[in-house]
Amino acid sequence: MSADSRIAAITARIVERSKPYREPYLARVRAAASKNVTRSVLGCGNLAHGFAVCSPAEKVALAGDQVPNLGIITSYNDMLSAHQPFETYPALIRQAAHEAGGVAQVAGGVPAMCDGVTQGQPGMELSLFSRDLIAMSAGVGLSHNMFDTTVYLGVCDKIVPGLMIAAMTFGHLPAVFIPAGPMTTGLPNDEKARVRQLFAEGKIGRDELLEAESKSYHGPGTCTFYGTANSNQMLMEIMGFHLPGASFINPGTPLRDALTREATKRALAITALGNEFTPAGEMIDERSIVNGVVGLHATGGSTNHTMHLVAMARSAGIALTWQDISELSDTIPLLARVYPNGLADVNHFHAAGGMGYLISQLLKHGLLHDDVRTVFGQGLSSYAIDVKLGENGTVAREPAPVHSHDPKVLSTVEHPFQQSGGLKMLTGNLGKAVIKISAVKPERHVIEAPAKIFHDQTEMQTAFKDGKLEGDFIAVVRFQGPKANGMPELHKLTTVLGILQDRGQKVALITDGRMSGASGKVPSAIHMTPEAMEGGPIARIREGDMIRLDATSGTIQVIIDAAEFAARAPAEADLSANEFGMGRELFAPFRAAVGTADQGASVFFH
Ligand SMILES: O=C(O)[C@H](O)[C@@H](O)[C@H](O)[C@H](O)COP(=O)(O)O
Ligand code: SF4
Repeated sequence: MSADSRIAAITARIVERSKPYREPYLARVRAAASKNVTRSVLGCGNLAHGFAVCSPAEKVALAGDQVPNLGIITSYNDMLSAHQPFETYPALIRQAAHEAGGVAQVAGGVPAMCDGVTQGQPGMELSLFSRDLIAMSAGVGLSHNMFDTTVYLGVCDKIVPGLMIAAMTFGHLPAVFIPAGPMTTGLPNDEKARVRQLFAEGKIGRDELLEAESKSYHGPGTCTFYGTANSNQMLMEIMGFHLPGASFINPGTPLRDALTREATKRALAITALGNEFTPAGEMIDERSIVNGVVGLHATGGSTNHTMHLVAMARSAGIALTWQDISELSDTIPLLARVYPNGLADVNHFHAAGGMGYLISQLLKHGLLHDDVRTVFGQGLSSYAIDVKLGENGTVAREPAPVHSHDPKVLSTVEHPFQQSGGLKMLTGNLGKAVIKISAVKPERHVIEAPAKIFHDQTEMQTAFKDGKLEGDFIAVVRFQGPKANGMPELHKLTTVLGILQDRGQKVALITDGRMSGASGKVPSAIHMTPEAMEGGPIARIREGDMIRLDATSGTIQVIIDAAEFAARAPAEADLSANEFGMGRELFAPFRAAVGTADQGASVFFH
C-alpha cells in the first residue's frame, strides 16, 4: 500500500528541497563504491599493517580479493548501562563472520556519554557536541579503508545519531546497526519521578532517593523510559538499519546473541561482492527519513530528534525541516503510551506487540512508505513481525500480532491515544521552537503567564528552594543554546516545575536549551532559535513580560508592542564559567562553529 497522499506530498517536497545536496552526495557515494574488495587499493605495506594481528587463515583471506572484511565500530564502555553489554560483542561477531566465510575486525571505538550521569552537571555541556565527535571518531576507524561492510554498536542519545552520520559519510559501505537491548524492568519510572519530587521538597533524605534511583537503573541495558536512546532504537528499526525485531530484546539473552550473529552475517551478505549490494547512502532516502519522523510521532519520541534526525538526514544529502516534522505531526496519531507519555516502559511496549505491531498498524493505514530499502531487503513490510529464538540459536520470525497485547500501551490507528503526533513547531515573535505535547495534558497546551528570567538552571533551582517561584509563570531559561554553552539538557528542571504544576500553578518553560527525551509533563518550548547568544528575541524578554505559549495553534508570543520590543537591547550573560572545566575548554572550537538548532545544531552543516 503506498503512503497516504499527505505523507507522499511532504516526502515529495523534501525530495525537491534536497536535490542540491542529495545529487552530489549520491555521486560521491557511487564514485567511492568498489566492485572488488575495498582493500584492493591498499599497498602491501598498508595491508600488512592492517592484518598484522589476524590469524594466519585470516591473513590469507585478506591477502586475497574474494573474502569480505567487516569493520566493527564500537561505543563500548562501562559508564553507559546500555553500552556495557558491547564488551563481548566483537568476539561474537568475529565468530559469526568466520562462520559466514568472512573476516571481522574492530575498526575503531567512539566515545559515548551517559546523559544520566552528566544530567545537571558541567559535563552535560559536552553532550550535544559528542554526537559530531562520535561521527568523526568512527570516520577515523573506517578511514583505514580495509572494510567492505560495517556494523555499528551503539544505543544511546548522541551515539546512534553520530554513528548514522558516519554511516552516511561512508555511505558506499553497507551499515547494519546492532543494539544491546533494554534493561529489565525495575522501579517504575513514575514512582522514580514521585520519589524525586519528595526529595526536592525535603520530605525524604538522600539515602531513600539513591535507593529508588538504584532500583530504577539497576543493570545492563538501556534505561527503560522512552527517551532519546529508545527513540534511537525505534528509528534504526523503522528506517531499516536494524534487523527486524532487534530493538527491544534484553541483553544477555540467547535471542539477543542470535540477533547479533544474524546481523553480522547479513552485513557480510550485502557487500559489493554479493548480489544484494546495499550501500547505506543509497539504502536510506527521503522515504526512510519520513518513516523515521512518522515513528517519532506515533510513539511520542524524543524532542532531541528535532535536531539529531535533521543532522542525520543532512549527512545523506536530505534536507529535513521543523516544518516537515510539525506537519507530519498533524497527520500521525499517537499509538504508544510509554513513559513519559504514559506509565509503561519499553519492555511493556515490546510485550504489547512492539515495533512489529506498530509498523503493521502504520503500514495498514498507509502512514509509512513500504517501498524502501533496508538491510533486510526490499520493503518495510518485512518488519511487521514478531521475533523469537529459533532452532540452534537462530532467529525465527512470525507475523506481528493483529491486535495489541495491551491496548493501554499500544493502540490502533482507528482509536489512537491522541489524534496527532508528539512533536510540534512553535513560531512567533520570539523565533521558532519545538514542543513535545504527547506527554502534556491537553488542558495545559495553552498557557499565558508572566516571565521569570534565569540564565542558569541552578539559579532556577535555588529560586525554588528559596520559595520564590509562586503563582503562575513561564520560566525563561536562556543562554543555554549551542553557541552559548553547548546546549545542555535542563531535565533537572522537570522535577521543580512538576512539583509546582502538581500544586496547581500554571507553569511552563521556554529555553534555547534542550530537555531530556525523558522530560515530559510540563509544557516546554525548547530549542528556541535564534539563541540568546546570537541576539535572538529570547534575549530581549524582561522579567514580568506576559508570554503566551499555544501548542494548539503552534505559536509562542511575548505580548508587547512590536516597536518597543524591537527597540530593547538584548540582555548579555557572563559565560566565562562555561569555558573551562570538565573538558569544556576542549570544545571551544565546537561552540564557535556550531550551527543553529533547526539545522541540527551541528558543526558539519549550516
Ligand atoms: O534524552 C534523553 O533521553 C536523556 O538524555 C536520557 O538519556 C538521560 O539519561 C536522562 O537524563 C535520564 O533521565 P534521568 O536524568 O531522569 O535519570
Ligand atoms: S538511556 Fe540515558 S541514562 Fe540510560 S544509559 Fe543511555 S544515556 Fe545513560
